[in-house]
Amino acid sequence: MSSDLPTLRWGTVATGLISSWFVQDLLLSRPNAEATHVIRAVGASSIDKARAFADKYLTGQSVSAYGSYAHVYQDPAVDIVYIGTPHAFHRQNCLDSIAHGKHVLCEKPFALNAREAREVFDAARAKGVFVMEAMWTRFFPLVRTLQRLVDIEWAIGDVRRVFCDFAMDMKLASLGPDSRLRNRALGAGTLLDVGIYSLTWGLLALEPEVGEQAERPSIVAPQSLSEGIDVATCMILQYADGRQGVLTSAAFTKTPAAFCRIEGTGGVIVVEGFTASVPASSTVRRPKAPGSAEMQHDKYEFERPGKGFYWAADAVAQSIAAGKTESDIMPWAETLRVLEMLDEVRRLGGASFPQDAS
Ligand SMILES: NC(=O)C1=CN([C@@H]2O[C@H](COP(=O)(O)OP(=O)(O)OC[C@H]3O[C@@H](n4cnc5c(N)ncnc54)[C@H](OP(=O)(O)O)[C@@H]3O)[C@@H](O)[C@H]2O)C=CC1
Ligand SMILES: O=C1OC[C@@H](O)[C@H](O)[C@H]1O
Repeated sequence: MSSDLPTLRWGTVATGLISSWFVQDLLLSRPNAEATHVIRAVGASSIDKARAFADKYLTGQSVSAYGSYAHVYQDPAVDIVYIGTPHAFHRQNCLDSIAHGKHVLCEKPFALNAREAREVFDAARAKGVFVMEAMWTRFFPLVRTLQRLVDIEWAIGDVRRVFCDFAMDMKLASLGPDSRLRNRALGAGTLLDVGIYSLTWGLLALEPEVGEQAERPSIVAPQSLSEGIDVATCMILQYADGRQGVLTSAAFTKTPAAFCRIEGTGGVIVVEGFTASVPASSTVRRPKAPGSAEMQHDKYEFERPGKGFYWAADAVAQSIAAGKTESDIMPWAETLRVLEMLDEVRRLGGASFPQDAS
């Protein structure tokens, strides 16, 4: 590992599933790392939970375990706070981190709605700290390669249609009322939990730009609601020139491995993986030569030790080392664009959160 690599000192807020995946990935020894990550603090709702997390996942780290999130924000040994709480707490956890001058990597969805996200970005702008939504899939080498193939090499011609689905059997009936997957006040519903990935794939494949430079397609969006949360959502993005994205999520079935199909005027790309958040391979199918009936199939796969959260974390470290407050790959305006679309989908489909009204 080169000593030129930037080092980030992380503090994590919450000790749930995603926090455990994230820290394990960060501490993996891996080839081609573009940053060094150390975990200096873990905060939980109780000291016992924080200690148990540190004992289980952070052996060998010089880490402080705290029975509150506030201690993580206050810890001078922490450069950046990773937020792994349910969606409904992201806004406040971000604001608290920023108020203490910490950089922030916050889990997806960045907030419950665009209004909350704007408030956080305003605070970050005023404080001059780096903030990013942890939409980790965008940082996978597989995704970066697909973007090059589609947008620069024009491997399948003009992209006209994209289909993507993220459905998983959440077994909602078996979950308690306080589960983040079931409780409306915590941000429950498939759209913000997994539909956000389907939307992300649609945007990545249909448009070369992000944020302010990107387009604003119109949206049609039916949702199936149960106990006030969406258990299935279908979003159709309609672009002025006829391009369409058909992007779906559901809580009662499982998407097959081939979760995304990108159709162009000169070929088709199929992306496979366990879920749309974790692409494992993609196959580009196109004529061997222009006009030829003979097809070529090129498969793309990348080594992925662990789960792949380190690609986003490395990019964060590189951005901070370069003095940036935003990521070029997932800038604030892209998080806002996505949340504005999710807001519109919910307006059309009927899912709402109590916080929308405040
Ligand atoms: N990028 C990805 O692939 C994934 C991202 N996520 C995102 O991460 C976030 C957390 O999801 P996940 O880890 O699955 O959730 P968990 O329920 O496993 O953990 C959430 C943690 O948040 C803390 N928390 C604080 N207040 C509450 C509350 N009122 N109810 C429940 N938990 C609370 C708890 O930590 P403590 O008691 O330690 O303080 C809890 O352990 C979500 O926003 C989700 O979208 C989730 C899974 C995968
Ligand atoms: O981001 C996510 O991806 C994987 C899912 O299991 C999880 O519920 C979701 O939050």
